[in-house]
Amino acid sequence: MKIYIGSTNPTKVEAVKRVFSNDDVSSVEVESKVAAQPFSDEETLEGAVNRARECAIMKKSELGIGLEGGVMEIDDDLFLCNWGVLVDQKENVYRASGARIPLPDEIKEGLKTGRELGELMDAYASSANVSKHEGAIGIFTNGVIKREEMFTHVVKLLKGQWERDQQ
Ligand SMILES: O=P(O)(O)OP(=O)(O)OP(=O)(O)OC[C@H]1O[C@@H](n2cnc3c(O)ncnc32)[C@H](O)[C@@H]1O
Ligand SMILES: [Mg+2]
Repeated sequence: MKIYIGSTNPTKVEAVKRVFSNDDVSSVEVESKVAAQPFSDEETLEGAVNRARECAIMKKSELGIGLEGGVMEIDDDLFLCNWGVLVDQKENVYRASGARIPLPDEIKEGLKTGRELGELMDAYASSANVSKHEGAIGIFTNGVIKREEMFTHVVKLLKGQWERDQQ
């Protein structure tokens, strides 16, 4: 199958390649059409839907996949949230979310002043492109669950739901 993933972030592309290891997976930069830093489940999911739809209409595409990262509030805490969407040629839409953990106050305050998580994490970890490597989830779980593994789980949830409908 020809599959497009709407991002060139290696944590997202590798997750899709791992789960769809027998398929032809291509990465393509598409617009999420939401804020660079989504601030709710709804907005993060919308970004993933927009990316997946763009991918599903690419030439020869059989499946389009969108993965989007954001944050969401529960009471006074901000949690990492990630959503994945798979769109097939019948325009069926499958959705799944990833594991979530709370962010420390220091990161929360930075986000509230309008800064992006990617930039805040690089400063926090004194490293470059955390979002393309272990991610915030990797840093705050001491490397136990990294961003690619979290997205792999999301893509498995999408694949399983879609496969069930193909029987
Ligand atoms: O190229 P794309 O696919 O856009 O990849 P991205 O790393 O920008 O990822 P998202 O747009 O999905 O995430 C929205 C913002 O949140 C940041 N972000 C989300 N999850 C993160 C994580 O686990 N670690 C670091 N930054 C993260 C990311 O850098 C963006 O600023
Ligand atoms: Mg982005």
